[in-house]
Amino acid sequence: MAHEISYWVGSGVAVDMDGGDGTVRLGALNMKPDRCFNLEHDAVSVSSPVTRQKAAAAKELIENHYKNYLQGLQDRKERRRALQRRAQEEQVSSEEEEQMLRNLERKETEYMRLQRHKIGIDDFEQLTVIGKGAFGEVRLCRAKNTGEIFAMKKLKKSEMLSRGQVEHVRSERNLLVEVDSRCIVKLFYSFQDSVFLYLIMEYLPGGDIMTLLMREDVLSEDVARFYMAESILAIHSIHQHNYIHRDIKPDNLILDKNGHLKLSDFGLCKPLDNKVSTILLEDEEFSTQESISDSEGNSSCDRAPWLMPKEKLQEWKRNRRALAYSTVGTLDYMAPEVLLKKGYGMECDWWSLGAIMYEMLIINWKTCLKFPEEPKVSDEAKDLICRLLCDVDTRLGTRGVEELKAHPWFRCVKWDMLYETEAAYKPTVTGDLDTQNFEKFPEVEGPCTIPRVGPWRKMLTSKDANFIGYTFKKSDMLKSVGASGVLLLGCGYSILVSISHHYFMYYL
Ligand SMILES: Nc1ncnc2c1ncn2[C@@H]1O[C@H](COP(=O)(O)OP(=O)(O)OP(=O)(O)O)[C@@H](O)[C@H]1O
Repeated sequence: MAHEISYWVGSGVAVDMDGGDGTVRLGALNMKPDRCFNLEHDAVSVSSPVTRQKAAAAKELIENHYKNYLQGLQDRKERRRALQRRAQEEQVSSEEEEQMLRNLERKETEYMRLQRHKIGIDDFEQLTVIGKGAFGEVRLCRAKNTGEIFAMKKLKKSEMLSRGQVEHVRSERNLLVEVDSRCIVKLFYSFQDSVFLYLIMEYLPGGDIMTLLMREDVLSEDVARFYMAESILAIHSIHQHNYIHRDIKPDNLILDKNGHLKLSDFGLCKPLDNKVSTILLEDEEFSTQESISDSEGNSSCDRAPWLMPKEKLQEWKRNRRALAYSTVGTLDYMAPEVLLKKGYGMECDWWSLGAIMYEMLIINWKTCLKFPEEPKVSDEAKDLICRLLCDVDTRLGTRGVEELKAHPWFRCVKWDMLYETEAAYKPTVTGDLDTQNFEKFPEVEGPCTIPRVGPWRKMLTSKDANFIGYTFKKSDMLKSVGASGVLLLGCGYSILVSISHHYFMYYL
């Protein structure tokens, strides 16, 4: 087969870009240093935009490969040293120490073998649908080998391609890999077959804030304050990594079993260049999120909830779940500067939070953004809503998250301890497979699976050039092994290397 381009990079790695199916392969070569050349530079000078894109993906792949490889070596050494330290502390004999080190080596080798296992859809049993979005669905799923429960987000590649969403897919995957925060939904794996892209995430059984608002109508100020505060920490954690979320809405705020909030759905998030703090909206951005028209031809832009008459508002509430997974999505929480295609920055996420706070406390009584007699809302809460739903220049948060944290409405919030304190609302969760906090979604097609054997299999499991570099496997738990001291000396000096099941589906 003709190869479109091949690169050799340092450290004896070859990148082979195949013009036929677009795959990028890496291979170790025995090479002389003088044959190496700069991947990025040469890609730019010799190739088409498609090849440049592939070269960038290949570069990322190589860099990640080596970063992980070196980190793995270092972690391995650290675990060996930790074991030796423990052996000395316990004053075991040198034969016993030798035996322990041999056991550790054996487990390390086994671990590396499992690490190399390529995760795919066949490793999971697909269960109840718990959510739908514009481009796919979210399902509960069970890892076949460990029985662990995850949430699987499945996106149809053809839809992503035809609606120009490839960049958004990449952003979501990159952010989830990059930002490791307790306020952000955890990603364990991402992979693809020829039909779908998959994200395997932690399952948050407490349901999303949209469902909570649909059930409760309004929240007490204490509960609203708690979730506003956790949302601020969550949004700030992605801003710190120079990402803007741009799609903060109640359906993207999900609760864990203890009622703590995590931010999800990063399909519209945008990395901000360090040097640029403002994005000028290009025409094609949000092209799939054109405003939706109602029966009277009013679009969702000019019918945002706080501008609707009361009856319309009730209808909006009833239809909002369907709107959430329609192809146009909802623009109700988007800041005006984003909708008006002016330049915008991170502060657009704070506007969305203002809209959510307003909804949490008031919306079912509202006809416009005035504060009614009932329900009673403190002056400080009203002040905060007004300071979020306002022009960029005067919006709280425009000059940093501390402005928000310092607002008097949050006076009693202990910011540093928030995720350690008991949540203001605790969802009822009866077990790992409990989905009572999600709406019921009818099974339309049933989980799509790939035949185990036969000519289709290869085709259906192949990757394609548009989604190069999508695969991810969370394996940083070994770092935590050294760091948190879970490398233990068990009874009789046998070695127990315990890996938190929260991080990886395979155990040593
Ligand atoms: N990790 C999770 N645990 C539990 N529920 C989840 C999880 N991820 C998503 N959900 C549920 O699935 C719904 C849809 O998820 P998500 O918003 O990520 O999908 P999407 O296809 O990107 O949607 P959108 O059209 O809003 O962009 C969420 O509102 C939530 O109810």
